[in-house]
Amino acid sequence: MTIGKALTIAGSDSGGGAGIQADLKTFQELDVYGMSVITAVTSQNTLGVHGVYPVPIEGVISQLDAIAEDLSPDAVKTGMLFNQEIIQIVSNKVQKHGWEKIVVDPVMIAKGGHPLLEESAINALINDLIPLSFIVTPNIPEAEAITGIEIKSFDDRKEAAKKICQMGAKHVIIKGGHQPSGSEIIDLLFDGHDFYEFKGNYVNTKHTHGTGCTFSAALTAELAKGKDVIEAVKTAKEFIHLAVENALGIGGGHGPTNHWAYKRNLAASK
Ligand SMILES: Nc1ncnc2c1ncn2[C@@H]1O[C@H](COP(=O)(O)OP(=O)(O)O)[C@@H](O)[C@H]1O
Ligand SMILES: Cc1ncc(COP(=O)(O)OP(=O)(O)O)c(N)n1
Repeated sequence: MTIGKALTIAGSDSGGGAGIQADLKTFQELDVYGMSVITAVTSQNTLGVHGVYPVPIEGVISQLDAIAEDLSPDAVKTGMLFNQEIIQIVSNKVQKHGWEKIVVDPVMIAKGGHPLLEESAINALINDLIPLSFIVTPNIPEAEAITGIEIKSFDDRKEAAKKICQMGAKHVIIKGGHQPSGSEIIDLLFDGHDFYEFKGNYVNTKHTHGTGCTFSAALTAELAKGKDVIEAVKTAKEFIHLAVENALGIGGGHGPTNHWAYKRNLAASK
């Protein structure tokens, strides 16, 4: 049996709803073998981020090299990279090891407002990492920070998507969670030529901690299995929709999504 292998390069969320933990849970549920390079440890729960502790750069390099030596990933996602030095090392290693299918989730700020990327690192993200990406998955504030375009309308989103592809990304999907369109959330994919809309009902809940991580991890898992980008986005959208709709109600703040829901739903429909 051949099994897809997916690597996440991201921060640890002690609360288990976002970051490395969300990614590995998602990989497991989508039947790919999950691996991780931890860039920073966060003390975090559903109420917010209490502390950020970056891993020393030698530790990041050593994890990347250990994976490369023995376990070539079929797809790689980046999440919280925290600073310019880590972004540059990750970009160098991605090139050196010839890793393709790079999903860049440009994590910048946690839901509660805590920064997860130093402001001085945004240029490194744009100049070093985005040009290597197969797909970039910003939410609306991240797309604004990357492009300098204020996004108020769908046309603004399209303009921002074009600009991110001009930076070298093969695809970009600007997620719509921060700007529901009536009763729907539309995620907008651009492949450099055409736009595609992925629609889902807006779920009225405060339990959305880790939605971005979970969505991009699902996308990475599907790419690791060899799915094309449209199929991969479709599955990722379905996965996150069910995870939000069936949220666990854990914790006193923004609770985690339900990483079991997609597979349980699939099993129930058979
Ligand atoms: N309340 C919600 N109901 C349904 N889907 C949601 C909801 N919030 C976010 N999503 C989905 O979760 C994913 C992440 O969305 P978004 O909130 O835009 O990004 P982030 O979590 O990175 O801030 C997207 O696919 C979006 O459609
Ligand atoms: C360690 C870590 N990485 C990323 C995030 C941000 O996750 P995201 O999926 O964008 O969700 P919210 O912050 O909006 O819940 C994080 N919080 N921690």
